[in-house]
Amino acid sequence: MDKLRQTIEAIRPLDEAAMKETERRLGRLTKPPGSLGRLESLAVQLAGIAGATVDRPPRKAVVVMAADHGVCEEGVSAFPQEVTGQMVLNFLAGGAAINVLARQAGAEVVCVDIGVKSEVAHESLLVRKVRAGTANLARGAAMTRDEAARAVEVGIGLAEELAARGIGLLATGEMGIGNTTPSAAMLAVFGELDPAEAVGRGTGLDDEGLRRKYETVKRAIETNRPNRDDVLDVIAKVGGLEIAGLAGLILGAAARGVPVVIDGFISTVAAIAAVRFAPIAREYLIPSHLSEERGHRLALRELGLEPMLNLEMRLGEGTGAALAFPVIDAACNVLSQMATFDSAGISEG
Ligand SMILES: Cc1cc2ncn([C@H]3O[C@H](COP(=O)(O)O)[C@@H](O)[C@H]3O)c2cc1C
Ligand SMILES: O=C(O)c1cccnc1
Repeated sequence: MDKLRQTIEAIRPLDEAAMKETERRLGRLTKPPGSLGRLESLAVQLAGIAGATVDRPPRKAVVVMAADHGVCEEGVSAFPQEVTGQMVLNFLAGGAAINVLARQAGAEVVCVDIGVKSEVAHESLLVRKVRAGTANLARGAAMTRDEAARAVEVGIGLAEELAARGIGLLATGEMGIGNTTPSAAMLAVFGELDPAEAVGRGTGLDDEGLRRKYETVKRAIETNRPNRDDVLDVIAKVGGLEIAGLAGLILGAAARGVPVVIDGFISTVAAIAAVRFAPIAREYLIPSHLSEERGHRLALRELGLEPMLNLEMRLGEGTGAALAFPVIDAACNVLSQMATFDSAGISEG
């Protein structure tokens, strides 16, 4: 708990002077003012986070946190629970969608077992298991408050390790069959929404499955009565281990001055939890894409973030975030590679 408190206290507002300097540099480049749109606001945000203009693409990593969910026994996913562990091996073998997209963007994939039910053994897997999957949140708390805090601290620790290794840009990824259910429950609680607005088809539930999932989320909230003003209470009662871990990753990154690209629905709910812990952490977030999962738009709205891409994806793993990496690299490269009005001898308006 001390680590969590210290991390929250270490998060600083963005550096105004660095942002002004980057705005000034952007204004000298051979283009009408503001014409590079979101690339310009990204460049300014990156400068505010780093405390200096960022004109070289940073080293990047996607952190895929994997965990299982006891709520799967309610029939809330189109896939069986054992797929979580099986997909972890697929990530480690380099065969999942996130491996392809991260490779293409020059990013590494860091795979973390924070709560997979089975034992997965692989030399490249980071095993930080807080417990072997959550309990069924429709019947009681998903985990204890202490386990929730430990899972958040696993994420903080990882962000610290990666920042120390020279990673300058992180992306959130997750794998956990059933995890759109706790995500929907957390969103409904934090956003004071009717669960129907937060529950979607996930991996592809049919209408009957969707109704069951809605009833499950409703029952989870009624049974557990989470206190929306107490973030750890919400995570412990209706959350998940990988969601908690990602909230911690965001806090740890913000405390170390590292920006974080947010993937789809589950990741955005983790970001809401992080921002409830530490409102300034929001300034360190870079939204990526709009997922097809019902609830993602509302989750982004809760954070006041506008996605960059809409590719009608609904996968998770960090795939949407990895696709935003080249856009972020572009924001850095224009600063170092474009000519200025002076250097190119171009008349200003
Ligand atoms: C093969 C496979 C690969 C995945 N990669 C991400 N997810 C995504 O689907 C799951 C969430 O959906 P639900 O709540 O409906 O289970 C998470 O594991 C998420 O990362 C996958 C799902 C499957 C089946
Ligand atoms: O948006 C996501 O992250 C998502 C949506 C559906 C299933 N898995 C993940």
